[in-house]
Amino acid sequence: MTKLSLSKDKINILLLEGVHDNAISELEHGGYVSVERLPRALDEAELLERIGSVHILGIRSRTHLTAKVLEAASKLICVGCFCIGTNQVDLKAARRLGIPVFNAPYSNTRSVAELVIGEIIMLMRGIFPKSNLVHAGGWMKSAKDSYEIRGKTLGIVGYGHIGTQVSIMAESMGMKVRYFDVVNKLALGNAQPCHSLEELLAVSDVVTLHVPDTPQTRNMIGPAQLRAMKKGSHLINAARGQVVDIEALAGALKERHLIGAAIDVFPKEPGSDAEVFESALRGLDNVILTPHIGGSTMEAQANIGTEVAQKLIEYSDNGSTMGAVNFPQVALPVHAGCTRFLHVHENRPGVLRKINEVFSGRNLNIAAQYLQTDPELGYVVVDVDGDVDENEVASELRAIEGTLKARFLYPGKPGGC
Ligand SMILES: NC(=O)c1ccc[n+]([C@@H]2O[C@H](COP(=O)([O-])OP(=O)(O)OC[C@H]3O[C@@H](n4cnc5c(N)ncnc54)[C@H](O)[C@@H]3O)[C@@H](O)[C@H]2O)c1
Ligand SMILES: O=C(O)[C@H](O)COP(=O)(O)O
Repeated sequence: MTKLSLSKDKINILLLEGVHDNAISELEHGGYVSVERLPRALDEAELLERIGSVHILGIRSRTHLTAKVLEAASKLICVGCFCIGTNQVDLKAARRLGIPVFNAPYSNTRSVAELVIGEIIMLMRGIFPKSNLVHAGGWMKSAKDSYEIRGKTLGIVGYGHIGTQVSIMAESMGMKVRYFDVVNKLALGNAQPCHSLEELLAVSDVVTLHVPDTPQTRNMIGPAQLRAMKKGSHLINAARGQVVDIEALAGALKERHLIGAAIDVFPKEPGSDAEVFESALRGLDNVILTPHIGGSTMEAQANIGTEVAQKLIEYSDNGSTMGAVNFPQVALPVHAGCTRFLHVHENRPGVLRKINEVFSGRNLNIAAQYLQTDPELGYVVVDVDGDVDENEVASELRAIEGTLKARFLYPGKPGGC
């Protein structure tokens, strides 16, 4: 095992929101023993209190990492989102501070897709209101507002990982699938693309949303879009809470323009399980409300725990940013015997030359180098052999104009690489 510049028992890892046991075992297996796990999210004040001593932070969707928190995180080297969404992190601020953010882009995809399929059937049969009535001692044996899904049209907004899984399963159960995406996507099976959201809304018996939270998707389903949906249709949202105007949806359901909805995500979600959930949708007929559990299955959480922990270890051990959502992707194999330096900088002319001058000025041989840039950021991993004064080199690297972060990762051995 490579010895890091900061010994692994001194790397403080804080995992929030009940991240799965697999993450702990993966980290322990990688030699990281200073791991604290909390079952809940921390708010901004609590984060500010704790973040100064944390090197690696793991969160899920409830923890908001603002620029203020990130700026106070003087030791933070990377963040792991143990989920798909990363909108809870100020990714630009993290980039600016040289902190890569990792996630698990498809470990819970299947769980969300299966929930949506179940909800389509429950909604179209009106099962929840009937079941509630039976629980209360009633009996409503009726076919009114109860339909098969076979032959009905499912409209999928956002044909990415989840949208395409839903597409395949819905079609195999006899539904006609239409989809709308801002990117030209390969249609799976017999699914048909729509040219606009309006076209999709007008033809769908059930509309399901699978878009990320972006300025373009905020309130993308508002009063006008709800009116454009077929009378008697259903809406499902297991994407992000800001995508649907909840007050407008409640209105459309009360007017019976829509006759059912299943909502898993909300503009304002309780910060903890003890908080009361408030929503205009509470108590409405044939509305399935779930507490943001689309991706909460044992299988998904276990897979996510392993996947994200491995990415954090790869970055901490080797400097690999493969899979980071806000960073250029760089991976270099471990070069036993070499001294490894990492340098994150603004992507402007001349920085790489200056980095190389630091090494040539000291007569150091660069044994391997990997640079990747995007329009704003450059990330370079440099392996050198020979007799290296790591701390002096690292401080010279830090002094280069445009540097966001520079550190040496692990020392070399006499004789070099
Ligand atoms: N409820 C949950 O527990 C849960 C679990 C996992 C994921 N999610 C959410 O589901 C969302 C989708 O996940 P995914 O893995 O399928 O993401 P993805 O990135 O694979 O797919 C998203 C798709 O939406 C498309 N898109 C983006 N903006 C659009 C717009 N304005 N109009 C139409 N299409 C647009 C993209 O081109 C892409 O194809 C994520 O944002 C995530 O936050 C929720
Ligand atoms: O982004 C995601 O993967 C989902 O919203 C699930 O988030 P969670 O792990 O916080 O439940």
